[in-house]
Parts: sequence; C-alpha cells; structure tokens
Amino acid sequence: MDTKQDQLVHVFLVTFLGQGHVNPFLRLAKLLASKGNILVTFSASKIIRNKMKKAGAAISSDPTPVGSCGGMIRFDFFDDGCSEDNDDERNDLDTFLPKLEAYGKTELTGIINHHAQNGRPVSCLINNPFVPWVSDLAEELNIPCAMLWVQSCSCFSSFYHYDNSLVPFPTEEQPDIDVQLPNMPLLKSDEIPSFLHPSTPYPFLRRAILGQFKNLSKNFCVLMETFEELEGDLINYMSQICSIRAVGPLFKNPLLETSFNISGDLIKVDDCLEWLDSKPPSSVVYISFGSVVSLSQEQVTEMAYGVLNSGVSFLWVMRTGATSTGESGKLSEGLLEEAGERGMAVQWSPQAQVLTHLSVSCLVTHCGWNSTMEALSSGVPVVALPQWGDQVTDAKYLVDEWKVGIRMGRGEAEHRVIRREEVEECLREATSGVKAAELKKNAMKWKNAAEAAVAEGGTSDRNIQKFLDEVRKMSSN
Ligand SMILES: O=c1ccn([C@@H]2O[C@H](COP(=O)(O)OP(=O)(O)O[C@H]3O[C@H](CO)[C@@H](O)[C@H](O)[C@H]3O)[C@@H](O)[C@H]2O)c(=O)[nH]1
Repeated sequence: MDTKQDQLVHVFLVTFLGQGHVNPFLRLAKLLASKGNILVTFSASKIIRNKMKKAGAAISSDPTPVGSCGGMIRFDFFDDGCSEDNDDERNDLDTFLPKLEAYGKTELTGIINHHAQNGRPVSCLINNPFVPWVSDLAEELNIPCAMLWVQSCSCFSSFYHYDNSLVPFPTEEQPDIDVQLPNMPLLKSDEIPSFLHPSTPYPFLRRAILGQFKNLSKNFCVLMETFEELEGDLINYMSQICSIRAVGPLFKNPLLETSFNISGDLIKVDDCLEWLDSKPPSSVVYISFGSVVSLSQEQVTEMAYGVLNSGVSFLWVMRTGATSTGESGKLSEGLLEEAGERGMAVQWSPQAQVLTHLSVSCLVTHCGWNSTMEALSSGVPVVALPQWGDQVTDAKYLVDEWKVGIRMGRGEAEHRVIRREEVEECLREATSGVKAAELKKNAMKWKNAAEAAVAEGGTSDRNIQKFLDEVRKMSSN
C-alpha cells in the first residue's frame, strides 16, 4: 500500500492525561498538521479517548486532513492498566504514575512498531513533563525525541537549577530562603514551584517532573508554551543549556481557527455564551480554577459572599467530582438564587471563547499556565489565587512582572481562608478605578505581543517552522 499518508513524515505526540496537558498537546498537534505536510498522531491513555468522546469530540484513528498544506491528524490511545471509566485509581498519582510508565512503555512500543511495519514509521516523538519515560522509549527505539514543556520558562529554569543543585533552594533546615536564578526576579520561598519545596504534599510530582530533567539530553529540542516577547531574556539564557523553541501561545495561533475543530475538552461544555451576550461590556467576572485544584467548602462560601457583596456579575466554573487533590466545595443553590440574573454557574465553560468575550472584565484564577497564557493573550486582567506547583510562580509573574493581576492569595502553603472582605476588595480593584485601567492597559499590551508572536513570520511562527524543518531533515537522513 502506498497512499498519500504513508509518504508523510510522522510525528507522534504522547501526553499525560490532565486537561492542562491535553489542551496544549492537541493545539500543538493541530498546528503541526496544519502548518506542515506531515502526519501527526495524538496519543494518550484510553480514558482520554472516552472522556473526549463523551464531551462530544468526533475522534478517529484514521488520518483526517487538516488545513490546506496536506497535513493530517489521527488519534491512538493506549491501555494504562486502570479501569477505563474510573478515575479513582488515577487520582492516586503516587501509585498511578509508575503504572502508567509500565503499561505505557509496552503499549506504545507495540503501537510504534506496528506503524513502522505498516509503512508509517515514526520520525519524531514529542513527550511531556509528566511522562519522562517517553524519552527513554524514543532512545530504545532510536527515534528522535522532543519535549513540549507546558509551563513557563521560569518554571523550567527553576526545575533545571534545582535538579543540578546550581543555587540554594529551601531545605528542611532552611525552609524560608529566597531563591535567585539568572534572568529572573528574586523568588520568595513560597514563589518557587511548590513541588520543589521540602514540605510539598506532592513529592511524586516533583519526582515525575525531575525525571524529565534527568532525560533532558535525550530531547533534541524543547518546545515551550510561551513566547519570546514574554520571557525573552530567560529563554535566551536557558537556550545555552538546551535548544528551546518558544511556540506559544498555542491557543492563539490563527492557523487553529481555520482547521479541524476537535476540542480537547474532557468535560462537556455548558452553554454560557448566550448569557454573556446579554451582559454589558466588561461587566462579568469569570471565575475558574482549572481542572485539578479543589478549594475547601469554607473558601468557596467566603468567595461567594465576597463576589455577591462586590456587586459584580459573575460566571463561575464549578466542577463536580474529585480530582487528585480532592473534591472542591460547592456554591449553594441559595447563594445562586440570591445572585439571580447577575450570576451563572457552569460545570465546564468554553474558556478560550469566554476570555475573548467583550462582557468579561477579569479572570479569578488559580494561575495554571494555560489559563495564565489564555488570559494574558486575550487581554484579560486576573485576580490571582494560586494553590500549588507552578501556579505560585505564575502568580508572582502575573502580578509583579507582567503587571496584569491583583494578588488574592499566596498559595495553599499559607494555610488560610481568604475572607469575603478581601475577595470583595480585590474584585473592586480589578474591575473599576485607576488600578483596573492600568491592568487592562498592560493586558492589552501582552495581547498584542502574543498576536504578533503567532502571526505569520512572528517569533513563535518561525520557531515552529524551524522545528518542522529539523524534523523533516532528520527523517530524510
Ligand atoms: O471551564 C473550563 C475551565 C478550564 N478550561 C480549560 O482548561 C485548561 C486548564 O489548564 P490550566 O489553567 O493550566 O489549569 P489546570 O488544568 O489546573 O492545569 C494543571 O496543569 C498545568 C500545566 O502543567 C499547570 O500549569 C497547572 O498548575 C495544573 O493545575 C485551560 O486550557 C482552560 O482554558 C476550560 O476550557 N473550561
């Protein structure tokens, strides 16, 4: 058989199963396929297929044309050793991550060998920080490997410097020391990615991410979901250590608008755009804590009163069900009734569209990196309530460096409930008056810079092109 897809260079992406990983990976998959004349396979464990299908995505293992350059995309899912429809086993990451590695390696070896035998050999594997073993697999199978780093370059640098013991980080003896890294602002001990803190409750996540740094030399380059205008000096500095290609913000890339509209949502989107249409410009506060963070019932209740007392309208994403960090508190029916037309709660929103809606004035966020990039490059100021991981570092940058945010909290390590009065004050500051105008002005500056980066000939566009050229060259050798 010698069909068109058999002649295409084949890039195979393997992602961890969190929403915050699936989104940038699917965006990269679409971008590569729509920009280059290549075949892209998006791969993850089977539960992702089930969730995406349930949320409405029409995914197929057959190659589907994307864009106008002749590229194609297809999906391939693998068994991770857990029951296909039950998240409980996967939420215990300490036991799940080793299982995912054991099953994933065997399953993917079979899948990749099968492609080779059927005339579609894989020319490049792209992995993600939570599945570092994919680089080992690439080495075993003699396939070039790249990583898509789905957080900021400053977090990348933090993990790198920690892993190589290049500067002092907090220890059990000295838990409160500040950390100074090259080309970065001084980070207080609670502003470094919290998994690096000796007291982190998630040491297995530190192990998983550091596993990627131990494997750094196995990647011929690191694609990064950031852009040069945002973290330029640091990207230049870290590029002396490994080859970094900033290709973000992926969700903003104009090529994604024209091609292949399968979304990576793992929960079915509730309609809220019509409700937003009914609201005046810049009048709605959008509240979303991503896909993993869970807030205590007391925190949710305090926040709800703060929001109500501030008088703003709000759209609030209230996920149900537990995640690896537990189950979040709920917004009571009584509070929603009290809000009346002023408030709407959804289980899941089309966030990228919500953030570009004219009626949205700011985002109350946990500062996950995707939400950070999406808000920044949509020109939306933020109120930062980080919890753990990279979120505390992102909050530092949003507030103090990029100056698009108000700080509501410092992270779960401060062990306190943010009271309604503070919530109300933050919301007022972020939505009206001199400070709000200044935040908006800065956010619009970043939006313009992000658009320029992904436009044809922009920094991120050129970096994607360089990557595609490299992959093609390697596959012809
Ligand atoms: O109602 C919603 C809520 C979220 N999203 C999307 O879901 C993604 C959420 O990603 P992110 O903001 O990064 O948060 P998490 O899902 O919590 O991401 C985890 O993974 C990220 C990447 O490693 C880290 O930066 C975060 O700290 C970590 O919590 C974004 O693309 C959002 O647009 C929706 O589409 N609808």
